[in-house]
Amino acid sequence: MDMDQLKRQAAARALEEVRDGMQLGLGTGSTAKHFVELLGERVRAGLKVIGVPTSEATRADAVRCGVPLTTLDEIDHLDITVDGADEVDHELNLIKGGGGALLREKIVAAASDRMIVIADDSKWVATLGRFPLPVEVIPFGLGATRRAIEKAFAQSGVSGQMALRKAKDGHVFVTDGGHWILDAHLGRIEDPARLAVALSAIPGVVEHGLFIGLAGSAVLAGGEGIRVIERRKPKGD
Ligand SMILES: O=C(CO)[C@H](O)[C@H](O)COP(=O)(O)O
Repeated sequence: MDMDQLKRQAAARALEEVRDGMQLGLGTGSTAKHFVELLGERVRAGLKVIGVPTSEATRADAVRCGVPLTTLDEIDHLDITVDGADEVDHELNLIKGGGGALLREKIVAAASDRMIVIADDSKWVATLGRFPLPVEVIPFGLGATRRAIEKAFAQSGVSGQMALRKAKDGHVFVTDGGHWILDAHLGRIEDPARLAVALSAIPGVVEHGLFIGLAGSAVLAGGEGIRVIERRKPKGD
């Protein structure tokens, strides 16, 4: 089975958790796209749900698939968010933002009663950090922000190079919020919670791709089948 089929399987398993009347956060990326497509099939068959997309790309997919949409201004909470991840560790801490949607993804996940991560099992890691950590920054004052991030890395026991993300056309990648992304090649992040706190305190950092204590479960599809891993601690811990 190829990677794309595994992603679709994980999406299909998460869809089993969706009930009539639910308000859903819709993630971004190739795995989340499978979820939106499968959800669209159910909606066309009569399921009543409403979704909040985490990116303009997902908004377009949801519209194409017939999934009704709303915003976090119109509703006060989400029942479930289903989203992909770039890495998932054994405590269900995540690196996200490979697709550049980390800011809206984190806002939506935090507004949800439950976040379900869907992924092929290559994303399951013992230690976060092999995937470059995205740090979303304001373009103004980039040099100062960059130096502050380097200091935060040193204080958090990590080191590595940062690269300003470029789009396929060679221009600087601009997020849906109009910001830039520094991808930090750290290799290993031994204490992701500590690093998350340090990065969040830096003026100029809008958000970072460490999702600590947000995911409630992970659905991982691999050659041996599907594994569902539940977080032991309550949300936010
Ligand atoms: O965080 C994300 C986008 O910002 C994605 O969820 C993450 O990059 C995983 O993507 P894919 O499912 O394509 O592997």
